Amino acid sequence: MSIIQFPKDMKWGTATASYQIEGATKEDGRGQTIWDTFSKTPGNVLNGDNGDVACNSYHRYEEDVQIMKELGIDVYRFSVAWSRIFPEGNGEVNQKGLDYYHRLIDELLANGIEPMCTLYHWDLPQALQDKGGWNNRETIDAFVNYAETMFKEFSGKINYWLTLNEPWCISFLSNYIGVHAPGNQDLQLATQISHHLLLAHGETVKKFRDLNIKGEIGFAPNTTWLEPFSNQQEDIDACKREVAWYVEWFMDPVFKGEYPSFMVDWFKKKGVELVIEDGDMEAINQPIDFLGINYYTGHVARYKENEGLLDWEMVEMNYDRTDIGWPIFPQGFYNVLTHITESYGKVPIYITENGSCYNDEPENGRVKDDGRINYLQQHLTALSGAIKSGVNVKGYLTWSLMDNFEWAEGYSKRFGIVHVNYRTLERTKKDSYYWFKQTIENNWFEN
Ligand SMILES: N=NNCCOCCOc1ccc(-c2cn(C[C@@H]3NC[C@@H](O)[C@H]3O)nn2)cc1
Repeated sequence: MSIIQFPKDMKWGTATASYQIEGATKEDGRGQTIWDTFSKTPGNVLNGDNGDVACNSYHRYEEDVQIMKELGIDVYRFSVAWSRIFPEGNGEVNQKGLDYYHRLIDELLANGIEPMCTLYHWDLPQALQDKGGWNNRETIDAFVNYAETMFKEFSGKINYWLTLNEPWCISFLSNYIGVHAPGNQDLQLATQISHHLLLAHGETVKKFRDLNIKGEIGFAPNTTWLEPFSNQQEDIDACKREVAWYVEWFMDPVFKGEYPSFMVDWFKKKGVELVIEDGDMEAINQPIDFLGINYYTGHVARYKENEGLLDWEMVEMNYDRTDIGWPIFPQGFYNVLTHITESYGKVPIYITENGSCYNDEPENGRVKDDGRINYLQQHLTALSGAIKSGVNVKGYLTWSLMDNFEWAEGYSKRFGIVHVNYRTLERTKKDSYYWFKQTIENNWFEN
């Protein structure tokens, strides 16, 4: 057995997102979003699930904050529904929307929990989508206007800001692979959207600096890791392309002011012509205060000509998988974190999402989710190793506080350390909640 220790100033937390937990989609002036539209289009979401009720955290936030307080977390990451603040994406501010987030944030602060606010976690106002969405550069201006409103309203209450959650999902998963809203399948469109997202991020960071807002700002790319099956250069290059699709494609422009040339060339081979206007790369290349990193899974892969977009295939290693089918691959967590540090230096990192899907149900009031505890132990052990090797990790926020709407999987996939009964909305703390509580209290755990 070994004791896995963490730095004395390590911050611990949990993460959620507006469309996944709030519900109340037609209350207090909230405008419709692309996920309201997408989830109500038959065939898009398992079992026809949608976010109309979700966990009803819009009305149950006080109970949820008490659960967090008992957990002993330092920070709670949530996202703001842009369409509660600007129902049409811009124009007149909806005061009731601001009022809700004041209630939530005041409750957090009153209970000694630091709010970490994600400005965009996928719920684009439908009115903006009707005008082209992220493919329209005017959406960038609307986002900066929304962000400026939030900065001015909550400066002093919120000290940690994230512009975008998982730009790879917003651009490629949602507009090339097409399994998330708005559900396009067009590589040119998706790649151009990725550029506009980076511009929205950079212009928002610039606005944050120009307004001299107190606090820190970053963004939260999602990551993965592919380990080459052999030391053949074609296997190494194939794995490098997949990792770069999530990591370098978004981090090189922010940290280096340019796209990774090998990926630009690869996309060009696939017919993509990225439209970059004068000044775009300088606007994206704004210094950030911290990097949010989301990691769930990875695996072993090898080159396969003309396979998918990036010419690779997975090698089946019979790793254990979670209930969503993702391989459990903690070594990928270590590898992607050290890779990021080698590429971009010791930028402060918060793990803004890491967690697992296990669909255990309550029995006699208890949820025995050993799989999730095992996943947490493996990934926190990998994280501890990365910290010891020099990765500048400032905090770890598990995904998620509670079971919630898992996008195209609906409510069938449970990621929470707290179980939610979607009929009664009753919350039940799982065994993993108590394990995480003890780990936070100790700042170590026994492996
Ligand atoms: N790479 N090629 N894929 C080809 C085939 O893809 C099919 C599906 O792909 C994906 C990829 C990634 C995800 C995903 C989900 N979460 C979890 C959420 N994170 C933010 C928070 O809201 C959580 O709910 N993170 N990532 C889903 C589906």
